[in-house]
Amino acid sequence: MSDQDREDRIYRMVVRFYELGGEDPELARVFGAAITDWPDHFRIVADFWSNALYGTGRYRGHPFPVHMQLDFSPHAFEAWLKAFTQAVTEILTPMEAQNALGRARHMTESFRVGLFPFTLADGTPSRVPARKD
Ligand code: HEM
Repeated sequence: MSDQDREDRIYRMVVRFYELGGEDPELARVFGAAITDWPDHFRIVADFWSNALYGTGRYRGHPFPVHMQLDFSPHAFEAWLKAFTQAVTEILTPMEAQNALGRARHMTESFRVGLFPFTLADGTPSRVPARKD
């Protein structure tokens, strides 16, 4: 399997992920509001996964601050992971899919803790502390 096949597969996985993610209304809203140049965005995210899976050095950005600017609810994490799980299972090799999912779960968890550091009385994650009154 050539490096080019591998990179093409990762790119196709990213495009498929956005196709599936776009079926969720909240993800569609967040993606639509923030992403203006789709091919450019696909390239950036494919480079991220190329680096995450194969250490290619293609991505040198910082995803965390990018996500801090976005407005979405905890539901978005579930929808994101569901679409991602389907995309990697359909398109990547089983080993790549397993590695990518491990990384994605870890990052989703860091985003969740960073973005929703509080928990309300009913257990809902929240960006702000519960009211005391
Ligand atoms: C609720 C979950 C998520 C939502 C709604 C979301 C949404 C977005 C959006 C809208 C952008 C484009 C931001 C912009 O260009 O202004 C973006 C960028 C990106 N996302 Fe996510 N994302 C989520 C989770 C994740 C996770 C779990 C990962 C990785 C495991 C990830 C990886 C990336 C990367 C690498 C970029 C490009 C960052 C850059 O420009 O350097 N995202 N995301």
